[in-house]
Amino acid sequence: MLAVQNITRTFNEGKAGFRNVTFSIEEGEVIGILGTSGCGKSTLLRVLSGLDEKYQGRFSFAKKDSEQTVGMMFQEPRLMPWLTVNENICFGIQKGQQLELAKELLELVGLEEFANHYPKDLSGGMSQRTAIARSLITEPDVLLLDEPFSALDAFTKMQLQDLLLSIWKKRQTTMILVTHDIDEALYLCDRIFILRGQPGELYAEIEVEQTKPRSRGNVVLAEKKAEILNLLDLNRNSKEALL
Ligand SMILES: Nc1ncnc2c1ncn2[C@@H]1O[C@H](COP(=O)(O)OP(=O)(O)OP(=O)(O)O)[C@@H](O)[C@H]1O
Repeated sequence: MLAVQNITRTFNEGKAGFRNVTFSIEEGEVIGILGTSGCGKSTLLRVLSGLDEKYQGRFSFAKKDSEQTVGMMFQEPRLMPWLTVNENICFGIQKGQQLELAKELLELVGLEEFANHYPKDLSGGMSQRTAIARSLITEPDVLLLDEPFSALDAFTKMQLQDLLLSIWKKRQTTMILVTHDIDEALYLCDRIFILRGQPGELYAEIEVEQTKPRSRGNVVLAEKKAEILNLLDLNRNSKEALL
């Protein structure tokens, strides 16, 4: 559903961003993008979202651009404080439109009782639930998630990962998830792209074939985690690293 061909986005005379990235993804896939800080993960999502048009190369969706809808979610919920939860979710769509969907999404994210509350009344997790519902109100063909849970405590994070999984099960939404959290990527993703360098390049691709839901930290995932740590040069388990 998305083909990315040799795209490059660099700043400051080529010092950073990402370069020569090529991949394609199928409808319904959940793709993880992992890489150390500054390798261009967020820049890549911005390009794919259409927010940044100063790139070289090409990418195309299977649907025509005019028909394509892309949802985006960030690390912070970016809610409007003067709007209720329901109004935040419906912001950007016409009044009266998709009221049924808004109700369904409120239920999906478990916030029916908070529909008329304001963001100041919400916990961090509830705010991100609202942001998830808002990102789905346009029924996007692809949902781009930029470290959506990294500001949350460990337990809330796991609950929201499960929520994302249940959304994927119900709607088969194609997702691209940028994360620093290897366990999160292994728990949620079908394939994980590893970016390395500055500007970042696509260095490796890890396939996670286990059916979802997976049990966190199972042996297969633990082995894949070690492989990813090695690919990122972060595995300090070797003798040399201990010297
Ligand atoms: N608008 C911009 N102008 C100049 N440089 C930029 C711009 N946006 C990003 N960069 C640079 O591009 C590089 C990649 O940034 P980006 O935020 O995409 O990395 P990242 O992998 O998402 O990092 P992190 O994991 O820390 O969020 C960084 O060195 C950053 O300073």
